[in-house]
Amino acid sequence: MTADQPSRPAPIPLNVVTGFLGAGKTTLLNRLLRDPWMTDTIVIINEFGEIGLDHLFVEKVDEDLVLMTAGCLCCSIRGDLVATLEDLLRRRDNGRIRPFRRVVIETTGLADPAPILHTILRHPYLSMRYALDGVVTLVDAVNGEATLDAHEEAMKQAAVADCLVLTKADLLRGDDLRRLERLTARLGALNPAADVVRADDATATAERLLDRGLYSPDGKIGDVARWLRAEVFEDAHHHGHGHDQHGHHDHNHHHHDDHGHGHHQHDVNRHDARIRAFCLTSDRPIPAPSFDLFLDLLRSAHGPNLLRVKGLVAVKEEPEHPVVIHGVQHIFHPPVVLDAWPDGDRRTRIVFILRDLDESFVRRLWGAFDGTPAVDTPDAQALTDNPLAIGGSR
Ligand SMILES: Nc1nc2c(ncn2[C@@H]2O[C@H](COP(=O)(O)OP(=O)(O)OP(=O)(O)O)[C@@H](O)[C@H]2O)c(=O)[nH]1
Repeated sequence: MTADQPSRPAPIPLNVVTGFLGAGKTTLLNRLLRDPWMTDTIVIINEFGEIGLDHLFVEKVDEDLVLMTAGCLCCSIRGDLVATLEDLLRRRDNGRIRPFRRVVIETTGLADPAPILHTILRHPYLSMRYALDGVVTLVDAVNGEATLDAHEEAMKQAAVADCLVLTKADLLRGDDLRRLERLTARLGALNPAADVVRADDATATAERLLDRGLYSPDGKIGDVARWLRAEVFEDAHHHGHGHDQHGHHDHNHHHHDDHGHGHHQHDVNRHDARIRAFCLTSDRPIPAPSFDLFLDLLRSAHGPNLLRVKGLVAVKEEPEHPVVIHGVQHIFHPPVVLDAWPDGDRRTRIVFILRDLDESFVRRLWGAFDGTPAVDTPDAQALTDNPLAIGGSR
């Protein structure tokens, strides 16, 4: 029997490296590839332009490099990305290539990273064999601000990142260095949970950029707390502990726009103003079916606006085993159940990066599902707006 059911191989960590045209992706990867930590890492490079022949798009450049040369990874050859990732697994399983320990996909500069992430998260087989470990987004310190202003794709690239790498900061001198400060502040407001590092910083190692803590190469769940970085939101709120756990009365939600996240500390443009990042925290374990409904409703009604969602959820049925959730828009990785909580903090923490969607909406929706009685609060009206709150507060 066991021969028919071999134990499932550990998932292989996978990173997506993105960044606008000319941000320095190839330069950075070339440097990272010299790091011994990158041994047995396969890099899939998507080069824009050449039209590949059907099954001939994979070109082995050397042992560890796979070059995809058929158009833009984000749209036209998504099927080919699947084929490439499958082909790599086949060769690995057959022993035709060394058992690589990590895969890095470099996207073209114009790509919206979401469809690429979807391809990996959604595919029934690939999502079992590969585990999305982190998205690295490069932002050019010289042109970064202008690029963010002009291109929504660039904004999305920054918003989905687990790690933001500032390139070309070495070109800035004197007063221009203030640009770097502005850009850093802006990225911090857009995506507070991301680790921000200069490409020329000695600490910008392959390990820091790529091993974001969710999966280690041996297939174990890594440092989930580091992956989530939920604590940065607590600091940002200055509300101290317990600011929204109790009863979700959310007495302060009217004030979020006034002093949350530092959105008003600098000139925001329209793209920035549309994006909100926050962490939903709850110390009350949620019943699993309620959590499923909460996520389903969010995904089906607001999928395109969930730029990134990642979290650690305390489920009522199994409070000792937190569930890791991880999604990009409406597509979520199959949930992973941990053996134990990563540390003493057993609260549900979900980091949301939303576009055109109110933080208060998500909080009220959560409140409607986590069993917290929320009638006779100012949110009662909001609950009646929720189609699932049957007869809610009347
Ligand atoms: N001074 C400086 N130049 C850099 C840095 N990173 C990249 N460059 C230069 O910027 C240019 C573009 O870098 P690439 O690595 O080709 O950028 P890319 O993101 O791969 O570009 P595309 O694939 O066209 O999107 C090259 O001339 C690099 O030498 C950096 O940190 N400092």
